[in-house]
Amino acid sequence: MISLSRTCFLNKASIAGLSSPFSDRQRGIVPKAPCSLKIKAAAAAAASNRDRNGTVLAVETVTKEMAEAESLIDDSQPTVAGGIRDAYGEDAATEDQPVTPWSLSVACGYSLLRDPRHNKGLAFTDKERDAHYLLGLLPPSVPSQELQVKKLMNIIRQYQVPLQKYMYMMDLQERNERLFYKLLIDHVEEMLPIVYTPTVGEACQKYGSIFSRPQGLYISLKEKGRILEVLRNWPEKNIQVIVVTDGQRILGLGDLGCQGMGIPVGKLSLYTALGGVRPSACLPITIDVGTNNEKLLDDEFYIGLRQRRATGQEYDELLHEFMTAVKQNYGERVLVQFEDFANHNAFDLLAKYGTTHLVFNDDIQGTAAVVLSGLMAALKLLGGTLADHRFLFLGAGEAGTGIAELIALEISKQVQCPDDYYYCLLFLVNVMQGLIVESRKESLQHFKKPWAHDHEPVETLLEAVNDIKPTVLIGTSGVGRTFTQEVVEAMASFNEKPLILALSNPTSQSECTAEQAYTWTNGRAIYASGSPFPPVEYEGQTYVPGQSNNAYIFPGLGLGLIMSGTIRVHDDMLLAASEALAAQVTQENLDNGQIYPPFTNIRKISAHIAANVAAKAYELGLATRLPRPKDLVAYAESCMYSPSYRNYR
Ligand SMILES: NC(=O)C1=CN([C@@H]2O[C@H](COP(=O)(O)OP(=O)(O)OC[C@H]3O[C@@H](n4cnc5c(N)ncnc54)[C@H](OP(=O)(O)O)[C@@H]3O)[C@@H](O)[C@H]2O)C=CC1
Ligand SMILES: CC(=O)C(=O)O
Ligand SMILES: [Mg+2]
Repeated sequence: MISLSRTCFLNKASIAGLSSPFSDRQRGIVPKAPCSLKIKAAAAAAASNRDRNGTVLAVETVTKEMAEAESLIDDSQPTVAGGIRDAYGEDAATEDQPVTPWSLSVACGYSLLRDPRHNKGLAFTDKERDAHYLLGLLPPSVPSQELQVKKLMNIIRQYQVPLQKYMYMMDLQERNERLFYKLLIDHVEEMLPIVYTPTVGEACQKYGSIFSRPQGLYISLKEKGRILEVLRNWPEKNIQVIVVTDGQRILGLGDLGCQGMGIPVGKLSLYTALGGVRPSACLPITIDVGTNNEKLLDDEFYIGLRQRRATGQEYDELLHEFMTAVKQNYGERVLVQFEDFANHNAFDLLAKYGTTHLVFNDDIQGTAAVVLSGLMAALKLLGGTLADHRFLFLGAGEAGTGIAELIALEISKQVQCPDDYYYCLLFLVNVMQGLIVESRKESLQHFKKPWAHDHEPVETLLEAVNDIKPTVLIGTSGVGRTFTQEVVEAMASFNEKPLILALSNPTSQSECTAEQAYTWTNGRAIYASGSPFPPVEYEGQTYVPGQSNNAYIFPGLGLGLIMSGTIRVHDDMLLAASEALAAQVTQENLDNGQIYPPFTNIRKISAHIAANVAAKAYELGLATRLPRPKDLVAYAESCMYSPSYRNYR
C-alpha cells in the first residue's frame, strides 16, 4: 500500500471542508465513509502549516491519520473516467459534478531540499530526515545553523569582488531563506554593503548579465489591463509590504529601467533582517514603462521593455491601475513604499495616493527622518537648537526638499511658529539654478518653489557656502565629489565642528569621502555618508564615519505601521521615527563623533522606532489594530521574524 503521506498531495477542497478530499492520482482508491472525516481532519491540521506555494509540511499527525484512512480504502469500484475510483480526489465525482483541480503538496524529500522557505540544508536532524523522506539525500553530518553561517562567511570572505558576494547572497536567499537571514542579521555591518548600497547599485547596473532566477513581480506596459491578474500570480496572498520602483532614479546611477529590481529586492530583505517583517509578507515589484537609458536599450542582455519611457497619461493610467489592484488584492493595510522614482513622478504619486492608500516614499520621507534624527543627535555635540543652525543643501530633489520639509516641520513644532520663518534657515542649491532664489521661482519645479529665497542669485556651491555660512552641509545631488576641498575647508573656517552629510549613493556618488572630510577639516568634521566608508586614521586618531541612510528608518517605520494596522502615513509618524532613532544614540557614540547608533543593534532600534510610530498612529486615530498593546516595544519585538530554523514534526 502506498502511503499518502509519501506522495504528499493534499487536495485544497478537502481542507476547506468541501466535497473532495485527498487526491492520489497514481492510485485512485475509495475509502469507506467514516475515514473521509479523519482525512479531512488530517488535512486541516496540515493546512495550518502552509507555505507560499500552498504547500504544507509533512506532520506526524497527518501521516498517522492518513495511514488509518488508507486502511479503510475500498479499491473495488471503477471510476467514471475508467480505472479505479479515488475517494480522496476528483475521480469520486460524477461527470456532471464540478471538481476543484488543484492540490496542496506537503514539502518533503527532494522537493523539501529545493524549497527555500523550508530548506535547512545539512541542518535537518536525523529525525527530520527520517520523517521527511530525506534519507540518503544528504551526507551524514548535521551541523548547527550557527556552523552553517560560519562556513558561508568563510566562503563569502574569500570572494574579492563585492558583486560576487552579492550573487552568492542572492543564490543563498533562493536556496535557504532562513540561513540567508540568519547570516545577514548576525553579520549585518559586514553584509549590509553587499545586499544593499553600494553593491546593489552595481548589481542593478549589471542585472541583465547576472540575471539567473527572477525575484519579485515585473509589471510592464504589456500587462496593462491585467495587473490584478499579475498580482494573483504571486504565490503569497498575505502581503504586508510592497516596495515598488519604476527604475528611473536608481540611487545616484540614473535610469536603469527594469534592472532597478535589485532595489525593491534589497530593501525588502532589510525589512526582514532589520525590521523583522516576515519574508513571505514582502513583495518586491518593478514597473517597467521602458527606459531612456540608451546603453541599456542597446544591451543584448537587458531584461526590460526595449522602448523609451512611457510618460503622461499612459504612465499615470498604468500606475493607477497598479495602485487600484494592490488595494483590491491586499486590502487597505498593505504598505506601499515608493522607491527610486524620478522626482516629478515621486512627488505626484505621493500626493495622489497619500490620501487613499498606505503609502510612503522612502527617498523623500525615509531620508528626511534619518537626517532629522542625525541632526537631533548632533545637536548634543554642536549645541543650540535646530532653529539656531543654518542648513545648506546641494541637490533640491526628493531627498533634499524632503529633508528640508521635515526640518522645517520639526522647528515649527518646537517654537510654534509658521513654517515660512524657517525657510530662511534652509537653503538649497540645484544644478540648473544654483541657489534657489525668488527671481528664478517661475522656472522651478513645484516642490522647489517653497524654498526660493529673497536672495541674490548665487551660481556655485562654494559661493553659497561663503555667503550663507551654513553650520550643516547636506549633499543630495547624486553627483560624486562635489564637496570639493575648497568647499569643505570653507565650512571648517567658520565652524568649530562642521556637520557634513554626504548622502548620495552609491559610494562613487558620495559628495566627499570620509577621509576627505576629516583631512580637510583637520579632524573636526562630524561626518556621515549615505553609503558606508571604513574608519579613517588621521594624525594618530581613528575616526569612525556614520552612515546616514534611510535603512535606519523604513524597516522600523514599516513594522510600526503594520503592527498597529495603520491605514495612512502621517508626517508626525516620521518625526516619531526620528526621535526614536536619535534616542538610541549613546554618549559613547557621540564621544566617537557618531550621530547614529551602530547597525549591529538595528533590530532593537527598529523595535523602538516601530513602537514610537505605532504610538503616534494610535494617538492620531489611524491605527486599526485594537486594543492598543500596553508595551509597544515588547509587542514590536514579539512580532519580529526570527530566522532560526523551526523544528519539523
Ligand atoms: N542616504 C540616503 O538614505 C539617501 C540618499 N539618496 C541619494 O541622494 C541622491 C539624490 O537623490 P534624489 O534627491 O532622490 O534625486 P533627485 O533627482 O530628486 O535630486 C537630485 C538633485 O540634485 C541636483 N543636482 C544634480 N547634479 C547637481 C550638481 N552637479 N550640482 C548641484 N545640484 C545638482 C538636481 O538638480 P535639478 O533640480 O536641477 O535637476 C536635483 O535637484 C542620490 O544619489 C540618492 O542615492 C536618496 C535617498 C536616500
Ligand atoms: C538610500 C536610498 O534610498 C537611495 O539612495 O535612493
Ligand atoms: Mg532610494
